[in-house]
Amino acid sequence: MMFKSINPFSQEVIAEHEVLTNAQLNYKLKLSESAFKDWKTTSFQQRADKMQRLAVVLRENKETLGLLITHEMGKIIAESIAEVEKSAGNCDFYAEHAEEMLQDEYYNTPFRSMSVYDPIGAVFAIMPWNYPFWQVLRFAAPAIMAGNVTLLKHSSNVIGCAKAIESAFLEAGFPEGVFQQISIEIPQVESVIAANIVHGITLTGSEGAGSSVASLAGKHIKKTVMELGGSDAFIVLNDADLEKAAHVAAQSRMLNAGQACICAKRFIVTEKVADEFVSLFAQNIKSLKQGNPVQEGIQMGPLARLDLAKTLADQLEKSLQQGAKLIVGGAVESCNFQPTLIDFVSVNSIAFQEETFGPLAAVIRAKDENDAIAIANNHRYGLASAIWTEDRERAYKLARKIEAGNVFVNSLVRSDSRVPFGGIKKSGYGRELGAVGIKEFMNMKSLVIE
Ligand SMILES: O=CCCC(=O)O
Repeated sequence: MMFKSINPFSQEVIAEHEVLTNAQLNYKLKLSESAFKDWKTTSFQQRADKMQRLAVVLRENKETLGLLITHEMGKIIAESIAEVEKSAGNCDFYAEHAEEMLQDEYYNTPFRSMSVYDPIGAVFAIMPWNYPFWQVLRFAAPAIMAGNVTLLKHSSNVIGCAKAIESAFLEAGFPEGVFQQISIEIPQVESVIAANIVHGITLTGSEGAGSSVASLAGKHIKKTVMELGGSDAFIVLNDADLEKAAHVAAQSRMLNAGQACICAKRFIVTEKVADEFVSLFAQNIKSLKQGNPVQEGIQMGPLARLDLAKTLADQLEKSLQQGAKLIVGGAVESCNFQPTLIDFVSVNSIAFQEETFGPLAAVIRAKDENDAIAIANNHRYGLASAIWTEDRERAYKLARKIEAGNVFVNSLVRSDSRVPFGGIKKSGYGRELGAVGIKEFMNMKSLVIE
């Protein structure tokens, strides 16, 4: 059995990758076990030296690695290179800060009592194709700095990226087994979850995948962090800077060809400013240059797979049948989905109810700010949201009412190594990044000394 890497722009098969046999997988699990025995005893300084070297390796190879990302999943080359740079920055950040994040914490008791943070073993990550470097380094850099070892099951269309990341770890001097990519099929996932060395599972992916993996992890009593789907609200109030909001709205919906969990998907605009906002938003969307993602100047590439384009086209068609009005775009050819804007989307329509994973922006008109918040919260997902208003105090109060793991005011929603990231409701649980993220897969040991 082979996994195929298919260039989404040309539809050419660019590589084939063998799936591990069960015997090969067992060998890798054993390697994890032996690597952990040594790795957990290394000092923060020893780990940091290698992690900083990894950052250098990534930066030195950012053009080649960027091209690999673009060839495997279709992201425009500038975004691919930026992704490699962001991943390198994450390595530097945890190299510098892991030790202070994992300091002992003391309690006010008559005896000496504290929490200490011990590594737990292997963290098993199941990662998606949309940010094939960032999402991997986002979990791996903190986990490895904390003394854990890691196993990666990457999405089957980006195995080239998974292999390149593993090679970068080895080139940076990490011992074999500290970071391993395992090309496995879904039926093999349970044996990894069940393995004694595996004590934590982190998944970024769909709600369905999260539910299946969390069930298996529950069966084997293993902790999970789940970063699942989103249908982020982008709320525009009467006093917003409409020009800026419309510019960032287009960026937030169309970056990575609309294929990010934290892309804004539902644009909830108060009636008074809706016509003006839609007209500015439409201008921004129309100006985007779509084409071959390796060419300079192109601002949006294809979707990563044909089935994704088909699903999005169905969602668009049904939403139009349900009363939405097409303002811009709508054409689909192979994996190329034209940046599209629809208006007058109702809360019962597909574009509102389902996650739309591609360049389809849906505008929903709200009566006033309370209605806008109610519409934003009227959803199964709760990953992130943005609010646009010039009144920062009001924004703070409204942000506290939003049901989401992340809220940004007057800005693009983005992840950042320093700030915890994750969702609520069906968008998942647990946090990645920041001091909270690094502690998710640690044994927080209470230590009492009389
Ligand atoms: O797809 C979701 C992740 C995007 C990000 O972490 O910036």
